Amino acid sequence: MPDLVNFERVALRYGRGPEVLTDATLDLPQGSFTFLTGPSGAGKSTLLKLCYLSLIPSRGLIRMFGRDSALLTNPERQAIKRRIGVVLQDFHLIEHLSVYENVALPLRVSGQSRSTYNADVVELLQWVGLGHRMQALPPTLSGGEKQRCAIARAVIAKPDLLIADEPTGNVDPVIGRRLLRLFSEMNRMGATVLIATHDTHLIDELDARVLRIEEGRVFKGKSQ
Ligand SMILES: Nc1ncnc2c1ncn2[C@@H]1O[C@H](COP(=O)(O)OP(=O)(O)OP(=O)(O)O)[C@@H](O)[C@H]1O
Repeated sequence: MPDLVNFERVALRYGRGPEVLTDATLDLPQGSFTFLTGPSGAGKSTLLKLCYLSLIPSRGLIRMFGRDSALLTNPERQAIKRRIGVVLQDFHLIEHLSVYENVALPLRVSGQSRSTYNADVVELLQWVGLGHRMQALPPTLSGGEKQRCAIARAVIAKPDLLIADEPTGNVDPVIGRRLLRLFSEMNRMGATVLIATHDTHLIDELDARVLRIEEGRVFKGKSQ
């Protein structure tokens, strides 16, 4: 399978700070499921941000969907971003929209009408255990409920690439396994999945690739 994401010797520094990534090489074959681990502060979130085109590398080459990311025009960049579902640590929910509206947003933005997506949104919200919170506003949700809402929003439009940063950090192990099943199901349907996590139990649940970041580089496996 061709790589959906490919990093060649990528470096990233924030402002004038030290290089967080110094020489990161990464490949995400189409249809793969990869966990990304590594110590706190190693650069996992930073690498994910590069993968969803929220940061530009200081050095090196990033290919996304077969294209050199540095050569993308703005519309091309936006088109690629629409193919990526992202779950962030701080959720980024829109506070004045209900849970239902937050999850439906990617479909609404892509021009679909409520009558075409309503059943899918309701089914997914029930599946992630938010069926009773559909009309709630994000500030009234618990951390775990916000996380499940963010995950539902990331997967509703069936993205080609699904990127999640500590997606089970705020939920109990039972819900965590359920969410992992959702990611597996997305992967089975063709999505390429990249999940950053500290949670070794989560990693042990699946027979998936494991990469780790250490000293600015990406290595195979959980530890040396
Ligand atoms: N916006 C920023 N500006 C400056 N430095 C940053 C910024 N974001 C992250 N860093 C620094 O980059 C390094 C890597 O951070 P990053 O969040 O990528 O690590 P991480 O592996 O995801 O950590 P954690 O597991 O704790 O979430 C840290 O030293 C952090 O302080």
